[in-house]
This record gives sequence, C-alpha cells and structure tokens, in this order.
Amino acid sequence: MTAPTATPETRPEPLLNPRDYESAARARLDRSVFDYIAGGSGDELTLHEDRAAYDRYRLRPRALVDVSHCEPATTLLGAPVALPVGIAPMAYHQLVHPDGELATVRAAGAAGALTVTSTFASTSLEDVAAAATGPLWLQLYVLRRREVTASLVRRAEAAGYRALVITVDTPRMARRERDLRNGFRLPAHIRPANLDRDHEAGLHEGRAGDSTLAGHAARHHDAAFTWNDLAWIRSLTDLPLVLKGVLTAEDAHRAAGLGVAGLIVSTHGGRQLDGVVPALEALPEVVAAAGDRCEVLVDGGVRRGTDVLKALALGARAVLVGRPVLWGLAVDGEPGAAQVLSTLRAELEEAMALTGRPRLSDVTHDLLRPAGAGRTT
Ligand SMILES: Cc1cc2nc3c(=O)[nH]c(=O)nc-3n(C[C@H](O)[C@H](O)[C@H](O)COP(=O)(O)O)c2cc1C
Ligand SMILES: CCCCC(=O)C(=O)O
Repeated sequence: MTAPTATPETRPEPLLNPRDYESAARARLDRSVFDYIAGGSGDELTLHEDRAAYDRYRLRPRALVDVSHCEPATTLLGAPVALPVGIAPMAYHQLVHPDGELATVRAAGAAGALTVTSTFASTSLEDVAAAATGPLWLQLYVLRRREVTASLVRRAEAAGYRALVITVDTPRMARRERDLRNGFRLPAHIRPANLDRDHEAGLHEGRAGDSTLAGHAARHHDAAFTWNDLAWIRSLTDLPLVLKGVLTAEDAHRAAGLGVAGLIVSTHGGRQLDGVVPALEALPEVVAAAGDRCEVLVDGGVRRGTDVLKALALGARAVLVGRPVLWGLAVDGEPGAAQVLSTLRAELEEAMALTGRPRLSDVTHDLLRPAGAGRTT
C-alpha cells in the first residue's frame, strides 16, 4: 500500500509499519475521529508509558541456532491461531471505513488471528461472526439493564463466539480531553449495532466541551458491578470468561480463584486511569499470580514484532493490537488491516530468527534485560 498523495513526479512513500499507517490515516480522517482513536485520558501519561515500557528492555540474542523455520503459531483457550497477535476490541470500526468490522474480521481471518469484537461494534455480532474465519471472542461492557447483557451472552453463544471478554476498567469513561475539546459525537450513520434504540439515544447530538460517548457510558455502564456479580454471568453461559483490564496480582489471583480462563493485562490503551502502571510493567505480577490457571494476554503500545517478543518473554501468551488495525482500515479497508497484521507477523518471525528463538517455547525471560542494566537472569 502506498500513501494517497503520490503524483507522477513524486515516488509514493511505502507504508511500512503502523506509524506510517497512522500518519496516512491522520491525513484522511476528520480531526475529531482521529483524536478519538489516537487519544488517551488526562495528561496521556499512560498512553505514552504503555509504549515506552517496551523500549526499556533490550534483547539478548543467542547465536548459531537453526532458525531456517520460525513458528509463531499457538493456541488461545484451546483454539489454534497462526500467530500470538489478535485484534483488541474497539468500538465503531465504521468511523474509519464503511466496511468497518467486516473488513477487520476478514483481515484477521486471513492472518489466522484472533478477533475480539466490541459490545459497541458498528456491525452486529452475528454479521461479524458470519464473516469470520478465525476465532472470535465477544467483549462485554456490563450494562445497567442486565437483560441486555444477558441477551448479548446468548447471542454470542448462538453465533459461535468462543469466549466472553468482560472489560473491568470502565465502570465509567475517563475524561478524554481531546474528545471534550472536539465535542466528539457519533456521526449520524453510525450506531451501536448490537444494541437497541434505547442505547442509541444521545450518541449523535453533542456539543463542544462534551463527549457523547462519556455521557452514554455514564447512563448505561453498570458501575455497581463487582466480583460477586461475576457469578451471574457465569450462570448464564459455559463459555470461558476473560477479564480485560486487570493490572494487579491481587485481582489476577481473585479472578483465577473464580475460574476465569483468561486475563488481558491492559490500561485500555491509556484511555482510562491516567498514571496507572503500564501494561507491560504489570504483566509479570499478573502472570505470576495467575500461574497456570489462566492464559494471560497483554495489550497497549504494541507496534513492532520485537514488542510482541518482549511481551511473550515476560509471560504473555499473546498480545492484542488496537489502534494500528484501525489505521490500516482507515487507509485501505480490509487490505490495509491485513497489511498491518502481516507486517507484525513478518517482524515477529524476523525477531525470532535474529534472537535465535525459532519456537515460542524458546521465548523465555532470559531473552530480556532492562536497558542500561547488567544481566538480570
Ligand atoms: C478507538 C478505540 C476504541 C476502543 N473501544 C474499546 C471497547 O469497546 N472495549 C474495550 O474493552 N476496549 C476498547 N478499547 C481499548 C482496546 O481494546 C485496547 O485495550 C487498546 O486500544 C490497546 O492499545 P493500542 O491501541 O495501543 O494497541 C478501544 C480502544 C480504541 C483506541
Ligand atoms: C464507553 C467506552 C467506549 C468505547 C471504548 O472503550 C473506548 O473508546 O475506549
């Protein structure tokens, strides 16, 4: 894919990595849509730190290993995936491209990657499932109207979703100042396709100083949902439960004790509590607390194949990527999202080869040392 501004006289710039796609997406999207996706909460400290945490590790390569074949395939909750990289749940993919979630789930299918579909998808979860060829999990925001959440669970089961991802870091939506400044609102043609009209009210009429998504979350998210209520979700379904947004050993331990199958260590991409511990820094304590009781994934700031390797070396089973997929989708629809995933795969295989770790089981903690420090293992 090439940037759209090429003329016969100027050679088009190739788009080689998520940052290139981000720049190209910025040039195409409305400012308020770009900012909604790119932004974080508060001072955007965590947005920055989630990314910077990866750069604080150095790789320790082993030489003279047969790396003629590097194999990034693995399983996630028992389902085979071609690589340990999946698509994070993100609201309203149609904000950036009319094909929306259908394009991203097809791109994931072609890559053999996991897709996590958002409660706030702009395409119905059934239509997403019909277009999927790879494994699918459904992300749930627990809503005040419990019957709506219960019906999402039943629909997910019927449509073939393999796990439910309950997001636990958003009892309310954090103040995201870019959205407040821009008066972010959903364009009229985009709606939360999984929800009824009652849950659509107010999303489209905004004003400067306000974000309609924040008001929506205040009205509909159930801020009183606790550990005790997890049993209610458990009673609705036999699907594995995954908690997204766990950042401490205490919560990981509690979740594992309740039979939760997976944890996603996440700061919500720096969009919720600003100043919280970066996901990569929280990963080791969550992995240690979960032991072999839960599969642990991490998201936030993954932009390179070497980032994937670092997360795996710290104990993650896989990573999720968010914004890069939307940048690819914005620039070129399904092929753009596919290109972002295939670039991450190529970079991961390259990193496995150049560190002398041809199998994921070779990707262990001794691969890393903190930048500027001596050997730690
Ligand atoms: C535009 C956008 C929408 C998001 N919507 C959701 C959502 O509906 N549910 C959810 O659990 N997380 C949501 N997230 C958070 C992502 O799942 C993920 O945690 C984060 O984007 C990962 O960071 P990255 O974008 O740096 O890869 C959203 C993130 C973005 C950027
Ligand atoms: C109320 C949350 C809306 C989607 C979301 O999770 C996000 O924008 O980060």
